[in-house]
Amino acid sequence: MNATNDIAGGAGAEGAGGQLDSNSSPSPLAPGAAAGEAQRCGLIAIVGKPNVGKSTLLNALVGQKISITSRKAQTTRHRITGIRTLANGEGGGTQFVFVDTPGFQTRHTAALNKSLNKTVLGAIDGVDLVLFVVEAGSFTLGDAKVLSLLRSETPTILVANKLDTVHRRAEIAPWLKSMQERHPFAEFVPMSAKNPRDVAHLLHVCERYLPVQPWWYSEDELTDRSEKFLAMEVVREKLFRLTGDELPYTSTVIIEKFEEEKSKQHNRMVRIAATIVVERDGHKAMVIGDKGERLKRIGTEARQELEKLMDAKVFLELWVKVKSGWADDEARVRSFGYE
Ligand SMILES: Nc1nc2c(ncn2[C@@H]2O[C@H](COP(=O)(O)OP(=O)(O)OP(=O)(O)O)[C@@H](O)[C@H]2O)c(=O)[nH]1
Repeated sequence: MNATNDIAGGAGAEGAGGQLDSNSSPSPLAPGAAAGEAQRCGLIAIVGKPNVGKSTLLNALVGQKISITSRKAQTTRHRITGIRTLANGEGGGTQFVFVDTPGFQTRHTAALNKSLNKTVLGAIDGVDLVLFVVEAGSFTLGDAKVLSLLRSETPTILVANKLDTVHRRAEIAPWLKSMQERHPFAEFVPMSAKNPRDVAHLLHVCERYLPVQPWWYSEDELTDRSEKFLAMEVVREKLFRLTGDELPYTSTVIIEKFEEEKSKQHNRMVRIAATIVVERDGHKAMVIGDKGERLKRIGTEARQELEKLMDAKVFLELWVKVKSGWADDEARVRSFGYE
């Protein structure tokens, strides 16, 4: 891509908006698709050392609470943190699917987790685009460590964030040049995650790297169905997070009950019963943990996250069953979420 041009453009201008060459190599439309109806959709990972502004950027890029309605396409390795759909009103437009990168993004908890591979490399593998975030004008050992994990085959945009804090703009040009030597970045975007115009511009830049393909998620609001799905994913995420690598991925979570109830105390109240299905007694013991401690933690963490995501009081009841069936009737362990 036009790295040199972008550097020159980015460094000379005051803000970040509109500095890049927006005509650089857009991917072709699908055969037969009219321009207006064409849909683009793809995965974007935001990586960077702590405190460079990844969460701020993600929130600004997503621009709203995470909204997911269904999952037509599986992204088994990836854990989705947010989705932004920019529809063009003619049935086309772009859907940006942001994925979590464990280890780099510690503060922002994910809504969905289908992650089978919890390593950073696994998270980055298979994405269409990586946003490597640094503080504009700075490159430390921490940045270098993260950068060393990135592959040159995946298009990577250098996001030079917090540009608003750089007083000597003239120093940005040589700095960007030095960054160009460190990695074959596709483009350079000096910006501030706190400036909506810059964020809109970054989305526009990202758009071109996402393949032409139908959206994976519908663009509308959360539905009951999606919340049920969300519940399953959240319990599953906690289950695998808290059992480590010991538990086989054949273990599943089934939502047995998902009911909204009227409540005088709470705006919304949702009662959920979920069953964790494992293959062996040994796995069941692993999930339950010593005196039920682990299962209790899975339940508490899942409930807390669901309450945040659904903006509701959640009562979550968790069961563990062994698939073989014979142990089912003794499988009720305890319920969670009651105070
Ligand atoms: N001035 C300025 N501050 C910013 C900008 N973007 C983020 N910040 C601030 O930088 C700090 C860190 O931002 P976060 O979004 O939490 O950074 P992070 O990379 O997600 O950090 P970790 O969760 O620790 O990995 C916060 O105080 C933000 O308000 C920016 O563009 N300009």
